[in-house]
Amino acid sequence: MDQALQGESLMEKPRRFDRNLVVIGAGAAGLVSAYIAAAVKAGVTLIEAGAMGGDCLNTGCVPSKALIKCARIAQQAREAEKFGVELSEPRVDFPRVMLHVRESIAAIEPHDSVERYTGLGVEVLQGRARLVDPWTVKIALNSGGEQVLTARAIILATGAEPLVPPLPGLDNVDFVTSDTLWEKFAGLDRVPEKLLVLGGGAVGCELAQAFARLGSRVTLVEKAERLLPLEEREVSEAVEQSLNAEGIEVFTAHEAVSFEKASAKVRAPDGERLLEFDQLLLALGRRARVSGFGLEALGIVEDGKLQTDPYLRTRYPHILAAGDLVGPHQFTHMAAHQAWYAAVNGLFGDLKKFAVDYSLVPRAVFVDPEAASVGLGEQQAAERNIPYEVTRYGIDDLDRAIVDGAARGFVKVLTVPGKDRILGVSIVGENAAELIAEFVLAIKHGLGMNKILGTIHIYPTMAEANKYAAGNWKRAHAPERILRLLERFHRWRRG
Ligand SMILES: Cc1cc2nc3c(=O)[nH]c(=O)nc-3n(C[C@H](O)[C@H](O)[C@H](O)COP(=O)(O)OP(=O)(O)OC[C@H]3O[C@@H](n4cnc5c(N)ncnc54)[C@H](O)[C@@H]3O)c2cc1C
Ligand SMILES: NC(=O)c1ccc[n+]([C@@H]2O[C@H](COP(=O)([O-])OP(=O)(O)OC[C@H]3O[C@@H](n4cnc5c(N)ncnc54)[C@H](O)[C@@H]3O)[C@@H](O)[C@H]2O)c1
Repeated sequence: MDQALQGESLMEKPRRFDRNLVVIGAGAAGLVSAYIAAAVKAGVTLIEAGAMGGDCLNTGCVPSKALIKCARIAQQAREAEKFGVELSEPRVDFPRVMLHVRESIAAIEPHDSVERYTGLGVEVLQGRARLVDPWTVKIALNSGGEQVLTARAIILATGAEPLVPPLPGLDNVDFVTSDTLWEKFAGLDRVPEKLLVLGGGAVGCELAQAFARLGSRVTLVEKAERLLPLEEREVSEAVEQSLNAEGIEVFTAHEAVSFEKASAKVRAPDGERLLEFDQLLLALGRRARVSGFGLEALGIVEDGKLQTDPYLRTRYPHILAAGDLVGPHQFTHMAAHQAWYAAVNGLFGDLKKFAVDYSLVPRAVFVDPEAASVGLGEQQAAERNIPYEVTRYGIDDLDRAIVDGAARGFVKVLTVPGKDRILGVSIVGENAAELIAEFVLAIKHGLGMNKILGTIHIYPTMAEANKYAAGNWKRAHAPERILRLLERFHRWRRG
C-alpha cells in the first residue's frame, strides 16, 4: 500500500458528514460546481480566500476584454478617416480606461456574489481552506477564527497562477503579470511607454495589441517559432501580420534568458539580443495552484503535479478537481464544463459516474481580428493519422466584411475525405468567436457542410462566411457525373 493510502486507513472516515460537498475556490469551476450541487438540493459550502469570481472576473477575461474594448475604440478612431470621418489622433485617458475596466468588473460582480450564491442555497465562507484529512476541511476565516467541516465529497477548484520562471535577474525587475497589472496600472497616468511582453500565447497577444493601441511601444517575444503555437499555422501568421501592421515588434523563436533592471536578454537561433523596456509583462503560462493547502501531505499532489482520472477524481475518489488546476484547457467555459462532471461525480459517482468529454472544446483569442477554433487542426490530424481535406473561404471577399472595412481573415474547415463530416474549423476575422458557434453546434450534433449551406443566413452578415465556406466545400464535391448528365439534359431541352 502506498504511503498516502496507508495514511488514509489510519484516518477514520467519519460516520456522518457536515456537508455533502465542500468546494474550495469560487472561480468559474467552483461557482458552477456549487451551483449544481445546490440545484440538486445537496448541502454545499463554497470557500473562497480572495475575491468571488476568481481569475476570470477579477484579473482574467473580464478586465482583459474591457481593456481590449477601449483599445479597439482608439484604433477605430485612428482608422475613421478611411470611412470619411476625420478625427484627430485619439488621446487616451488611461485612468479612464482603467475605470472602465473596474466598472465592468463591478457590473458583473453580482453574478458571482456571496448574496447570489447564498440565495441559490449555497453556504459561502470567505477564508482560506486547508485539507487536514481526506474528509475534513479547516477554514481560516477572513473575518478571524476557524471553522472545520467534514464533507462526503470535496471539489478542489483553486485555479492557477502566472508562471514566473526562475530566470537570472528577474528578481530585480519590477515586472507585472495578468494577476498584478490591473492593480499596478490603476495608478498610472498613461500606458507604459516601452512595454516588453514575454510569451506569445493568448494573454501575450491580446494584451500586446491592446497596449499598443492605447499608445505603448510594444515588443512581443515568443520562444516557439510562431505566436499561438497551438493554433493552425495560418492563424499564427494572420495574428502576427495584424500585430506587425499595428507597429508591434514581434520576435518569435526568441527565448528570454536573463534580465537587467530595464532590459531582457533573449536568445535566438542567430544569437542573442538585448531588449529594453520601461515595463515588463510576463505572460508565460499559468501553473496549477496546488500547494499550501494540504494536498501534498495527503499524497494528492506529487512533484507539484495533481493527477486526476477521467472522472476528475484524485487518488481519493471523493476528492475531485475542476478548472485551471486540472487543465488541459485553461478556459472559463472549460472550468464550467468540468464543474458539471466534478459535481455530478462527487455527489453521485458511487451510483453512476461520467468521464469528461473533451472532444469538442471551442476557443478564441480576442485579438483583432479574432481567432477562433474548434475540433481538429491540421497538425493534430496529422499527429493522429486522421485523413482530412481542407476547405477555405477568404473573408476578404465577404460583402459585410467589405462594407465594414473588415475584409480580412478566413474560414478554414477540415472534413473527412469524401464525406460530409466536419473535423475542425479555424476562423480568423471580425467576430470570429461568435461565428465559430455555428460550427460548434454542427460538429456536436453531426451536421455537415450541406446542412450549413442549406440554412438561410441573413444578408449581409459576417455569419455568411460560414455558408460560403460550405459553398466552397460543395463545389469541390460536386457530383461531376450527374452534372454532365444535367448539361446534356438541358441541351436536349433547348431543342
Ligand atoms: C488575462 C487573462 C485573460 C483570460 N481570458 C479568457 C477568455 O477570454 N476566455 C476564457 O474562456 N478564459 C480566459 N482566461 C482563462 C480563465 O480566466 C480561467 O480559465 C478561469 O478563470 C479558471 O477558473 P477556475 O475556477 O479554474 O480558477 P480561478 O478563477 O483561478 O479560481 C480559483 C479560486 O480559488 C481560490 N483559492 C485558491 N486556493 C484557495 C484556498 N486554499 N482556499 C480558498 N480559496 C482558494 C482563489 O482565490 C481563486 O479565486 C483568461 C485568463 C487570463 C489570465
Ligand atoms: N481568450 C482566451 O480564451 C484566453 C485569454 C487569455 C488566457 N487564456 C488562457 O490562460 C492560460 C495562460 O495564457 P498564457 O498566454 O499566459 O499561456 P500560454 O501557455 O498560452 O502561452 C505562453 C507562451 O509563452 C511562451 N514562453 C514560455 N517561456 C518563454 C520564454 N522564456 N521566452 C519567451 N516565450 C516563452 C510559450 O512558448 C507560450 O507560447 C492559457 O491556457 C490560455 O488559454 C485564454
